Amino acid sequence: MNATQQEEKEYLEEIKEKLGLAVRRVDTAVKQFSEELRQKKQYIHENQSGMDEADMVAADQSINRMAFTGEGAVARKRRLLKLGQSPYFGRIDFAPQGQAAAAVYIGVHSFFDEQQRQNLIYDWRAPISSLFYDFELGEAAYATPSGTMEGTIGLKRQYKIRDGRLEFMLDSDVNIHDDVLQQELAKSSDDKMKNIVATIQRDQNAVIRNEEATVMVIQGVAGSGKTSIALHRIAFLLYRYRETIQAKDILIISPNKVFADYISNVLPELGEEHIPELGMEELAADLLENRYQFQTFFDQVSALLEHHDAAFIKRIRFKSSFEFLSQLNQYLLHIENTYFTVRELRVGRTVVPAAFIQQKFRSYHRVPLLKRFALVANDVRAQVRDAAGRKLTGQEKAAIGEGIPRMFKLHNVPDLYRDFFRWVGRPELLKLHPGQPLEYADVFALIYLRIRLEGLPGYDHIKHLLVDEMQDYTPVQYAVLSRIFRCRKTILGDVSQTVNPYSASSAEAIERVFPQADVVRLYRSYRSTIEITAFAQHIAPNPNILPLERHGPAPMVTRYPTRQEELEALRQLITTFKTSGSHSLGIICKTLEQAEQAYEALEAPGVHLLTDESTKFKEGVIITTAHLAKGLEFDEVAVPFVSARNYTTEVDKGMLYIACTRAMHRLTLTHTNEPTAFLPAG
Ligand SMILES: Nc1ncnc2c1ncn2[C@@H]1O[C@H](COP(=O)(O)OP(=O)(O)OP(=O)(O)O)[C@@H](O)[C@H]1O
Repeated sequence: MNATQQEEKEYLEEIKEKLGLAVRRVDTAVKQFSEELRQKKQYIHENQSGMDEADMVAADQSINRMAFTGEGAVARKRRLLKLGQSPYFGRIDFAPQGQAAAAVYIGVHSFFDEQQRQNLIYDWRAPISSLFYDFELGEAAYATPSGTMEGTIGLKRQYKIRDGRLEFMLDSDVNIHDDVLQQELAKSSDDKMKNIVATIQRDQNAVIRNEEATVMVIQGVAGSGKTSIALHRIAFLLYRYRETIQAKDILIISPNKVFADYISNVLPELGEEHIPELGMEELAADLLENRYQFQTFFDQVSALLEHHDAAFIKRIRFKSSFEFLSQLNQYLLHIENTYFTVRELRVGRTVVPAAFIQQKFRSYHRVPLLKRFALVANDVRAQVRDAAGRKLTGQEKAAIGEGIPRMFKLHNVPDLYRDFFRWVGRPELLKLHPGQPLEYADVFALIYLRIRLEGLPGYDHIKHLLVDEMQDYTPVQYAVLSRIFRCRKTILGDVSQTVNPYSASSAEAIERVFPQADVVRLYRSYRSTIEITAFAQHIAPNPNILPLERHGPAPMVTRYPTRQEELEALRQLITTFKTSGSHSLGIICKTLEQAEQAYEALEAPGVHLLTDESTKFKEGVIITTAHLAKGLEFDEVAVPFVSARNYTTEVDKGMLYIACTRAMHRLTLTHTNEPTAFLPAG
């Protein structure tokens, strides 16, 4: 051990001691609070009879205040204990212009030493910590609330401290964290997504800390860290705007419950609370007030995988286009201008001229169309009352209330939706049968019309919306999101990882709905070895992808004479995996039916089947579909049944790409008969 290492070890011990002291101080404070709380409660109990209402309210408030302070102390203790395990991961020695250099230690949380009255560890989200992510040695600068601070970085050091022990430290002079990053990526996967604070890259940091964008769209290749970055961005925003935004004010729209569970650890690991999450279908059910049965996205994709139905594809394609949204908007203008056939209205001896009704109708142009009639009717009633100089009878009032809407051609949203297809001359594109579930492609179009025609309450309490897997949502869905969530948004995904090529949205398409969006593109891929990335590239080439220099075994494609032998090989693979030291093996099939068959054949302790009904991500061996595996990752992936017969269409190809890009270290594909043409030859 050299002198520097010795010094650092001693410093670590010093910090741990201070952290221990701080924990003891919090403990004493908590004990004191509980004692005071107990005394207060006892006092109230004993003196209840002599207290008036004001005394009681005051006592209640003081108890609540004490409990709140107590909770704060408990949270602080949790943070301190966590810091005790791994107090910091980085250090920079920064000399602001004209001043001496000082060491800045950076950790998951900050630590302010009360005795020294000094910050000994800076939170990774603090302004000064951005120096660690953005600069190498030499001139550097960071933004502070009062302006830019310029200076020089004389030293940059990284640490791996686990269970309070310094495992290694490394001075970086030129490379941005490369060695540490390599070590992190070579590790076996955890059962949940983990935080990446120690190795956030410069371009990722820019996304995490962006405060200006009202809508941020992140288009990144498979494994580029989109989901990780988005979650760190949330943690950053919670820190930066802690006075105004809390975890409960943020909403994640996630593709399914397993994914939600998979990512659920990241924010608590960063000391933040759990963020509420909602699936698109749940949102739809809520917006439709559970009045309609509808097909889910998973059902739609399954139907596409099971059989080729040209008419079904045509319907999906049309409803996923930007033109569909434009035509819906044009239709709304059209009905506003032509479906209100105004006639004069006679009430008793009073005649209300058509022009009056028309003018009132126009004056409410900001009100959703179908809600205007009631307002116009009120105006007409007032007009008649003034003209006749008397109160109206109940019958007259009702006649006006019915007469005005009758001047409009259609009154309910499903009828208008059907009418829209007649208007565009494509009635065959709507399959709407009473008593049958709505097709998924119609769900958000119907919601959009409801918003525009009837108005729907927004989710105004949400201050930031996070949408993952953006490629799976269509322009109409984004139009709904933009009207329901009037807050800032982070939207991320990868157009190459679409499970439905007929409804995929690229960053460009999303930009058309949100012209104000800041679009960031990420090309560096962190998840898979170079060999796996190169293999997946053959399925869906992207010349811009930059795989990280990390090697592993070449993916294996093996043909078996029979299905029995193929399954036997998979059984063998599971046995080998169990002794390999890896944490997770994903056996990823094309359809749920195939996954169920594989599960039946391979069922064993520690082997789990994940379906669209599952809610938890499980460690060990998971058998599932590509659709459900999207967003997840595994140490090892096996893709069975990759025959030419099984993988033929564009939808199949997308599934194959998703399945292969889930692998971090090892990828195996198996088949009987001819292999699919999507795979590299030989
Ligand atoms: N800066 C980083 N340091 C360490 N690991 C990183 C970094 N960036 C990404 N990773 C790792 O790369 C893997 C992929 O990250 P993530 O799942 O966030 O990517 P993604 O772009 O959302 O992937 P996909 O779209 O393919 O699901 C994860 O294991 C993540 O921890």
